[in-house]
Amino acid sequence: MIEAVGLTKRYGAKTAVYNLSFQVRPGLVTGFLGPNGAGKSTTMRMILGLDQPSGGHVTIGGRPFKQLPNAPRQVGALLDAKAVHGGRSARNHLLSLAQLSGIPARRVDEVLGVVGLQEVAKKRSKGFSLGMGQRLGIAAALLGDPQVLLFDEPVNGLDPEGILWVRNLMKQLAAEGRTVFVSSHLMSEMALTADHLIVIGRGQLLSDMSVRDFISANSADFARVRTPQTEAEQREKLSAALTEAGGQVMPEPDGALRVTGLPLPRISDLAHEADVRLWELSPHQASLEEAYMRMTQGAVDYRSTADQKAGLMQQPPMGAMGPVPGHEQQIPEVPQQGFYAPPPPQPGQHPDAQGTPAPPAAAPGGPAPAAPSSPTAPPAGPTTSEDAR
Ligand SMILES: Nc1ncnc2c1ncn2[C@@H]1O[C@H](COP(=O)(O)OP(=O)(O)OP(=O)(O)O)[C@@H](O)[C@H]1O
Repeated sequence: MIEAVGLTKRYGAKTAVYNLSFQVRPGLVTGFLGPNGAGKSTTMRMILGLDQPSGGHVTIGGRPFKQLPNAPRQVGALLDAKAVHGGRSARNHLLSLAQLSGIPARRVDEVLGVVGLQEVAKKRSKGFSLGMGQRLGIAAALLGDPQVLLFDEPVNGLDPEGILWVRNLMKQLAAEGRTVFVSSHLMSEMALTADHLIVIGRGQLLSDMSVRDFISANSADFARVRTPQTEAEQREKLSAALTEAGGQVMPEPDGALRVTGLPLPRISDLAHEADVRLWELSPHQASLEEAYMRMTQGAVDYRSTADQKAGLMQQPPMGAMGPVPGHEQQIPEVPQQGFYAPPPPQPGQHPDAQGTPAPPAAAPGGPAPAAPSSPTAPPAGPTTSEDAR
């Protein structure tokens, strides 16, 4: 198990990770999500002892990475697929890693087969495509058959078949009882791959829950309601009536209203009672990607000016929420400008209940045992020190 407690990393005035606490349990694929610059790579580097936390700590099997006996043989990682000596062949690259950790050469050929690079094993890696480089990085992570695996954006550059392969590989590794922690900025991919999701934005925890809970909390139905565009007061009148009846009303960029918490016939009746004409009343379902974008909207560092025109920046709804309760501390260097739109209430659930981290499940502690029959691998991430970044 990987456990972070109050993990914080500052680079001068920049707070990359702030007071992050979470657990990554064995036997599951845990997706680590966040927009660009959210702090995913920094967190992974701290887990692997490549960056020193400014505060808090992170352990693997109860110990910091650097204090693990045979650490490189218990934990495998893909952090940066480009961190390879381009002049070496794929096989020689893996052989040199294997030799450093006392891993037999036959394991190199095994992992080359697992990642599908056996045909190009003798080719120099500098001629590799992005996808081939990713496969080589994954091979390096798997080299020692480690119990704990970290993958930073493993599907980068892979074609659809490669993405499916990675998805199945992650699931298989978790099914074997390993701890699999995989970062991505794609919710759609993680929803298919992961069992559990940890979402961060601007270095802070936004959500920590199972994929199932995330789906049931976020892919709820909503209604789109449109009143005549020329009559703004009709829209206001309807919005007030719907809110008073317990609905949550959010204006959409094109002038429609997104309504949750009220069934369509009730919306129709309320509009009739308020003497408001409707031009549209249609049922919709929010996608997970949308829910994720709403959740991380205020934590996006880089955004195209076209996003605003395309309606990708929504107005904050009433009752907007911040980070997960208990994690809402202010970071002086990184002001929180964002909001976190709550999904519509579920039957029998208080609307504020979502976004609350799932209670920690009972999970086995103790150091992750190395696989009995196979040697374990060193992390295959970048070896640069934090000073070099
Ligand atoms: N060595 C460094 N010095 C200064 N700032 C840094 C350093 N490393 C990371 N940062 C900053 O910390 C923040 C988090 O970066 P990090 O790479 O961890 O994010 P990320 O979630 O992995 O992003 P991406 O998805 O783009 O890879 C960013 O604002 C980044 O610019």
